[in-house]
Amino acid sequence: MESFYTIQGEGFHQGRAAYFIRLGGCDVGCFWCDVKESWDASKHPQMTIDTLVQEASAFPGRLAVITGGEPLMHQLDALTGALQEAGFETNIETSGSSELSGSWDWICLSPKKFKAPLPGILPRANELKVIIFNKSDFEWAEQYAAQVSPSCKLYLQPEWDKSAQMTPLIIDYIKANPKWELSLQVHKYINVP
Ligand SMILES: C[S@@+](CC[C@H](N)C(=O)[O-])C[C@H]1O[C@@H](n2cnc3c(N)ncnc32)[C@H](O)[C@@H]1O
Ligand SMILES: Nc1nc2[nH]cc(C(=O)O)c2c(=O)[nH]1
Ligand code: SF4
Ligand SMILES: [Mg+2]
Repeated sequence: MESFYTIQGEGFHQGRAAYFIRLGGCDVGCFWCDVKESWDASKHPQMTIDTLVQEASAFPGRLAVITGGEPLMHQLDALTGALQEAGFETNIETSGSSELSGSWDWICLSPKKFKAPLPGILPRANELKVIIFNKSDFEWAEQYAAQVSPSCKLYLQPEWDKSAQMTPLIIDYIKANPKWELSLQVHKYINVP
């Protein structure tokens, strides 16, 4: 759909320069999704892996973040192999709802109620990032925290339009349950892509 060089705004790698590759297509349908224009893959141009890697290599950063849409709707072995071959760290942002493919340095799993993650990705996640839209999402987040590996980082991120209401609840929750950390969509505060 698009690619851009920016600062990773969320999660463990927040603050790092990163080249984002946003792949078209999503079959999950979160009603609060902040990139609904990504859902229909046919509305976006196809690009070759060579071109994507070449464009990414024009910038000095060597962190690539594959997102979407739901990137795992695509078979990602060739793209991630080519990126790693060119010296990139490969990170993914995914709901985990389609089969895992690709060679990853870091997997950020953000599970969704609308299409659950497949079980295979849970032990592979380096980071679990749960979006908090309402109070019941804390209990739901714990169900996933119980299924990831002991070393998996745990983040709670407010849904953007509910952040005024949810961020104070998230802060209280993290103070009481310090295994969790806060993830904010910093790029939206600093107005970068
Ligand atoms: C747009 S999604 C694309 C990748 C993948 N489909 C997924 O959901 O993980 C990228 C990240 O943004 C988060 N996100 C999407 N809409 C959001 C919103 N309105 N507020 C907060 N986070 C949001 C997702 O949970 C995910 O962690
Ligand atoms: N700066 C920036 N950081 C991000 N982290 C995850 C994003 C995504 O949409 O996957 C994202 C994004 O869209 N922009
Ligand atoms: S899974 Fe990701 S891209 Fe798909 S609707 Fe949900 S937030 Fe948007
Ligand atoms: Mg985003």
